Amino acid sequence: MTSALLHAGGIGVRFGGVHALRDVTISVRPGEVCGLIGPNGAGKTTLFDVLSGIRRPDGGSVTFAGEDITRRSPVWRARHGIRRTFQRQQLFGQLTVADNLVVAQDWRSGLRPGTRRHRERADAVLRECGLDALTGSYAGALPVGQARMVELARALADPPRVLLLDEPASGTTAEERRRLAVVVRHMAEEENCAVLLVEHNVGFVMELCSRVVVLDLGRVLAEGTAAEVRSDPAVREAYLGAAPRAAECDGG
Ligand SMILES: Nc1ncnc2c1ncn2[C@@H]1O[C@H](COP(=O)(O)OP(=O)(O)OP(=O)(O)O)[C@@H](O)[C@H]1O
Repeated sequence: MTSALLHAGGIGVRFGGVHALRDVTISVRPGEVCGLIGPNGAGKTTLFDVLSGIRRPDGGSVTFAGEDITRRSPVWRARHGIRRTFQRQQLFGQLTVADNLVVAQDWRSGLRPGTRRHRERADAVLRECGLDALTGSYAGALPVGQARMVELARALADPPRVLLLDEPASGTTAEERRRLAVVVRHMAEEENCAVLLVEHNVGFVMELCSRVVVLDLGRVLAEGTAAEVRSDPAVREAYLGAAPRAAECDGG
């Protein structure tokens, strides 16, 4: 089996007395789409913040291709191919869709802005994502589903090695989800990208992901294939069909 490209071991994050993450270990390998699910407040976004370098963990470490990157900045990680989308989308609303992709490449490469290569690559990625009709539209004017696809396209604008997708299917239509699944699968299977995907649409996760990790109250509750996770009684009780709960608090 291929070894992990991105690995987080023993991660702990506290917000005052709230343990958002407690001794969480998770890995993602090149070529796989791994799902990360769990109730509201389980710690999924906090874990993404740790993996993308936005938040330094209180305990544990993150390695990328065998190198300890726990103290590396988000900029370093993005430039080395660790890309992320956000639950609350973060497009440059006053730029066109194409320019969103060009700017991302300019910034990550450090080359002269707007090079022809970056424009051509932007056009190709937008075509691949089924967004060619939106090239000249202003990103801020797009409906949620299209904006999510553009955010994904921007993460792909120069080839990623790891994709961290935070609720990419939220607010999308069935057709957009179908396209999203095709693009994500292509990135994993053809481009050998390691994909970790947070999503509340469990049907989408179960269909797309070869492996699923379940977080609950800041801990890994279960891990396995979609079928294994779906039939796990603890997962059923904590998440599948259960009401949201608050994260564990030590009263401190
Ligand atoms: N900046 C913060 N300050 C204080 N508490 C926080 C902060 N960010 C997250 N938390 C708390 O940490 C816990 C984990 O939150 P997180 O957003 O990571 O969960 P999540 O699984 O992503 O939830 P959701 O599915 O609703 O997005 C929650 O109890 C949350 O209230």
